[in-house]
Amino acid sequence: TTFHENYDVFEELGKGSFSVVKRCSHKVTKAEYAVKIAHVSYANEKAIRRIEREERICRKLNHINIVQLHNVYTERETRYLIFDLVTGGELFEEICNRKYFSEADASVCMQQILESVQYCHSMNVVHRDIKPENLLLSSKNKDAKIKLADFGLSVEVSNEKTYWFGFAGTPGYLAPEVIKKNPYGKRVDLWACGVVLYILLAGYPPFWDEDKYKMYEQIVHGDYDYPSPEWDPVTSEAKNLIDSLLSVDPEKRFSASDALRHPWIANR
Ligand SMILES: CCCCCCCNC(=O)OC[C@@H]1O[C@H](OC)[C@H](O)[C@@H](O)[C@H]1O
Repeated sequence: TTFHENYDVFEELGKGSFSVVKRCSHKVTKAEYAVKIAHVSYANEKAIRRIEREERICRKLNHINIVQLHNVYTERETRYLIFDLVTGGELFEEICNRKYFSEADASVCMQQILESVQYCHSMNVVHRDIKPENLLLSSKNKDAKIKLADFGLSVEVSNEKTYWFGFAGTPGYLAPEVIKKNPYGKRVDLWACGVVLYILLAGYPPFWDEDKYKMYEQIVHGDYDYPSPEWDPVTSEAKNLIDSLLSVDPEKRFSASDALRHPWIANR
């Protein structure tokens, strides 16, 4: 059976570079989902490989802090990936609305992000695009769960081996080793978590310049600081965790497990 025989489709929720996400509901169960629709013209081998990789990776992931894939329909030139409907919006919007988080709220949020990253890495998956736009909230409530979404850029790695998987991610969140075109691995996700944690506590990013290449210079040199007065009230434990994630040398940088053991996360 085809996707449209089983589902009604409603408004667009988001747009990827090669896909669109729409709200849909199953005709019989009335259950609602978010369907990612990707058109692959047979000509475009790369697009087919990309969606097939995302599908393969999402199929093997099952975790409370990761958006759950429910079903897949493959039709001639279109793929339908059916995910949980997540109604709380993006963490990005939440930060904009709240300006920045208290340390207690940021810690609860970061713990869930690190749980999702630790799980992905245990399944030998590197997300490669962790940022507030891809961190969704399960509901509008204060105790909403964080859900990591969009594995469209993720890659499968073999354990701790590093490799050049290509230049992928979002400029302000790219790890130094990627910018330097060195082989990289799971630790690129922890660098991005460091950028997210800095933003949660300050409401602005650690690295920024309207000239992308000047920003890349800041990143490869680990050139960030904690400006006064906004960073003065922030505890040294919080800054210590940020420094352990924004460590230029991936070998020295915390793993997800290291970060989950850090007092600012574990002692809540
Ligand atoms: C994009 C590939 C993963 C699809 C995950 C669907 C998650 N479920 C889901 O309900 O996503 C909802 C919206 O969909 C887009 O994000 C995918 C909007 O940008 C977000 O604002 C988000 O609120």
